[in-house]
Amino acid sequence: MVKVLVLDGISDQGVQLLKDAPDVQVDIKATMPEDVLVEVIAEYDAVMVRSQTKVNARVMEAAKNLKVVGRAGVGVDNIDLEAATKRGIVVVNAPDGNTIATCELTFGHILGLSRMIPQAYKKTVGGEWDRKTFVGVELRNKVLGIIGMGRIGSEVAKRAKAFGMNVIGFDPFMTDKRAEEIGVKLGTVDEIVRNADFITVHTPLTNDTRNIISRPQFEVMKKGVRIINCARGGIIDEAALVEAIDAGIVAGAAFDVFIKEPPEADHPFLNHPKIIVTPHLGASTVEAQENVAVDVSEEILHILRNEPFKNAVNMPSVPANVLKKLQPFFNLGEKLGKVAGQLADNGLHEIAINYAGDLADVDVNPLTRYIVLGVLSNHLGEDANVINALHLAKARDINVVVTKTSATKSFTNLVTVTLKTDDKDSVAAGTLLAGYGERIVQIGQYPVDISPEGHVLFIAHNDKPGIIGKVGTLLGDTGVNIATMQVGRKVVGGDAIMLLTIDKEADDALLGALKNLPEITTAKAVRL
Ligand SMILES: NC(=O)c1ccc[n+]([C@@H]2O[C@H](COP(=O)([O-])OP(=O)(O)OC[C@H]3O[C@@H](n4cnc5c(N)ncnc54)[C@H](O)[C@@H]3O)[C@@H](O)[C@H]2O)c1
Ligand SMILES: O=C(O)CC[C@@H](O)C(=O)O
Repeated sequence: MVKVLVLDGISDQGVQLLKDAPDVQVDIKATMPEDVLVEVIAEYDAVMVRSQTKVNARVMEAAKNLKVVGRAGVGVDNIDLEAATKRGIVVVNAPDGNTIATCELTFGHILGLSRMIPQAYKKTVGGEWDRKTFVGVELRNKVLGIIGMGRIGSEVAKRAKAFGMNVIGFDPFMTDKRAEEIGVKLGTVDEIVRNADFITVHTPLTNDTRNIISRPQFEVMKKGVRIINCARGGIIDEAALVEAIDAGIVAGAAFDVFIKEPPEADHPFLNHPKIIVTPHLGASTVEAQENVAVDVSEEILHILRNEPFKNAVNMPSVPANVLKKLQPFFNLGEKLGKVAGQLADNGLHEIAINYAGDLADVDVNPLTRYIVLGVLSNHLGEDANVINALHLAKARDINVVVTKTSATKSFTNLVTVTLKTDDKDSVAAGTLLAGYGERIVQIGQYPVDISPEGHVLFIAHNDKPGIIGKVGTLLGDTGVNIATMQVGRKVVGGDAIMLLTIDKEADDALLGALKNLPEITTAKAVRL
């Protein structure tokens, strides 16, 4: 039975999937102070949060059994990704579920601003019938500037077109083709701030986007421009905005998000007649909350059940078709890493991986993680997993170098793992053979053909008559049955290897006895 903690008032219906799972115990709490969370988190395998709970390094440190943090929403600024990655905890989010909700709130704010609806409401319910103050502007033929043309920005653009607006968008990843499809003219931030009547931002808060609109941008804006932020506090400089409104440059602003949430009672936005505020409600619709909770619940179940998942934030996301192609290689990759790792000397400084044939045109990052995990797991055991494998390698100054070749000598696909150590290289190569499954086809410089399972005994020796018999006798005397045996050599009488699959693990006594044979230079039990 695995335990999942659900916090922050996440939709009950959304987590039904978890509640219905026979192998899951779900504990639902509205909120939890950090000290309490730190006390109880060790019991849980997964935790699901919205934006309120901070899953910080202190929480991660106490989370001895945590495998996954699910963020029921897009932004993961309340989760310490570095701490999660170091501890091998997967962080998943729900990137699509609240796109429409946030887009619609943005449009609500655009309309609220253009007609001063909240201000008019306030006066009317206060008993004043004021029809002079609230003369607004139409959206038709106005220029909307959108900074950040991802999911939400693109949806806002589509709706703006329906209102007859002209849209200029800026996003480093937006192609001309995509911009044309949604009827957006691409421009720079400078072009947007100089030409737009309304400016809305839909980027994450990063070093590049912090204060992307600040004093220098306000100074060159059209008089009467209106500003909207339903993305993250800090993308627009709050103090500079108030100055620009008071200087008569900006006609009004609508903010759903703040640098500090909730803002202090004396925050200048809260009593400003030209600023509309909402308390981070972008994702607050019944539909969005259900969507994100369902999406994250599915991902949590996949991860806890060791099934493929797609929305990991601290691991590259892989399209389903690529995952389908790669997944059959994961086990082989990990085994190749284990074999090469166990046959390597100390002083590992590079893991070189070559993908050949079918794998050459695929994004192989997830498979690389399995291989590196296989190498590291020999020494790090359960502390290593696919999430932290690359991080653990980097922290140990081990370079991971990936190359690709389209052709293979005789296989449709081939993965070759070469571990470079202070002494000599350790090489293991494998393939996935249609109809035969996983095969290891090279150890060191020798071609072999074994299925990577069970107990493997690796012996390096001098190619002398009688050595095979001696090994067979030793194993027989200690009650170890040989399932398969392969011998490889480059030249008669030179260095050679024996690779045996055996029915039980070779113990230290047997390995010692093998090493005592004068022809044998190495005898190692390889655990797969
Ligand atoms: N108010 C809310 O409740 C609420 C709800 C959902 C999302 N959000 C926030 O909205 C933002 C956008 O969400 P999304 O789902 O559209 O994300 P997204 O990842 O689909 O889009 C973000 C876009 O920003 C672009 N971008 C990054 N840096 C940029 C830069 N320097 N200049 C211009 N563009 C840049 C990216 O290329 C990307 O296309 C996120 O910060 C998210 O947290 C807020
Ligand atoms: O959970 C929320 O309400 C915030 C959602 C939003 O900011 C997000 O990034 O998805």
